[in-house]
Amino acid sequence: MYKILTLNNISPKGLDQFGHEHYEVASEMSQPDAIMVRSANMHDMDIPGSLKAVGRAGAGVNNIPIDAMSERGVAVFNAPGANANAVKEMVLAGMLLAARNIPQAWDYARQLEGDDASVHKQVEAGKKKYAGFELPSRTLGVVGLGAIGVQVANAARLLGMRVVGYDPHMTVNRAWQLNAGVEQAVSVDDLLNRCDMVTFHIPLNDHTRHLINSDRLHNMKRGSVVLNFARDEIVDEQAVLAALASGQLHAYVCDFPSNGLKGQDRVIALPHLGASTSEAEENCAIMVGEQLRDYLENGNVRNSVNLPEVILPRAGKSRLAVMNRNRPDMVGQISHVLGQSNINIVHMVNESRNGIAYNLIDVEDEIDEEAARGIAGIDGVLRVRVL
Ligand SMILES: NC(=O)c1ccc[n+]([C@@H]2O[C@H](COP(=O)([O-])OP(=O)(O)OC[C@H]3O[C@@H](n4cnc5c(N)ncnc54)[C@H](O)[C@@H]3O)[C@@H](O)[C@H]2O)c1
Ligand SMILES: O=C(O)CC[C@@H](O)C(=O)O
Repeated sequence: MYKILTLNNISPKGLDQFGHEHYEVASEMSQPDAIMVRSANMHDMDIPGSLKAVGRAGAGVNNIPIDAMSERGVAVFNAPGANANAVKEMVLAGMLLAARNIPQAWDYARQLEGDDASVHKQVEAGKKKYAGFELPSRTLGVVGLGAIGVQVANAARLLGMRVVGYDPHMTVNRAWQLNAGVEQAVSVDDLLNRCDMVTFHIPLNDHTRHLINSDRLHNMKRGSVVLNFARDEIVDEQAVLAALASGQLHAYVCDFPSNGLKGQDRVIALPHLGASTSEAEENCAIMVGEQLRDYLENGNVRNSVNLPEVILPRAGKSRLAVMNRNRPDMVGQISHVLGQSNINIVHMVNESRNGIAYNLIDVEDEIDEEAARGIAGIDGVLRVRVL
């Protein structure tokens, strides 16, 4: 029986695949084998010794202590691309809200008083304050051309915008998906110089924290729009507020409300709604649920953020899944222990990523406890599972 702890609301469509015969799923339990999480902060959480895997039903993993998980032999998975369309739609909405001053205009219209004749008069008198601009007359900068960034860039091209993109680590697959009309910037500064609206689709980490700061805001065209549906700390909030006050920025559209942003006229702050559609929630939960099941039951690794991709069809009577530090002679020591227990290897694979190696070893016989204990005792081995 595997135990799955859920830390946030996870779509039932994703949880349904954990059949009652082999799985217990609950929002409170001790000794879980796996955790399913959305945005809950796991940095201060005690990591139970029983934990083997964490599934992030979404894209960003900055709420999970990845290095600490690796040290404890815990695999971390996410759901790349599963909520990308939902975020793209929200970015398009944000661009239109800002370009046409819709929130302010809507507020104005809602507050009109008097009879209809008077309301109509106020409408015609007041509307000039809310005149906006059209998207095809502007250039959109897209920082980060991953699952979301590519979709946003392509959609903006279809809306007639000029689009400039920047991503120093863009994958070949994403490059294949990108509209050929998207122009390439050589740096964030190059991109900011060239655009009227900029949108960020990058992970939050030590390289991207406060990527938008006061110097960069000054280098943008006057009256620009910043959209941030990535993470709050990508943007230096104080710098944005100052740029709004000076007129350097026309609007800041984001998914991360705060006290500083509250009540600001040209800030549109949504309550982290980018991925909140039934479709995206289902996609994420189903994708990460499938990955967790395959990892718990077969040791296969798909879409992990701390382990290499390892998928091996099962052969032999049982399987060993070993996670270890990526050092010389680890495979030699593991096969030596198996040899001592007279266990014959049928098939095996060893892959590594960022200092961590992962092995799937299919063997002819059952693996006895002594052999498993022997492998767990090798210096550098982080986790051994017999499957
Ligand atoms: N608001 C929401 O609800 C919501 C939903 C999904 C994702 N997100 C956020 O958006 C981020 C991106 O999601 P995704 O699915 O597109 O991820 P992704 O991994 O597919 O794409 C991220 C891209 O950013 C690029 N990148 C990394 N550092 C960069 C840098 N310094 N400059 C330029 N490019 C850089 C990477 O090469 C990658 O191509 C997530 O990490 C998450 O924080 C927010
Ligand atoms: O789960 C959510 O609603 C937000 C997810 C989003 O921030 C992500 O990084 O995928």
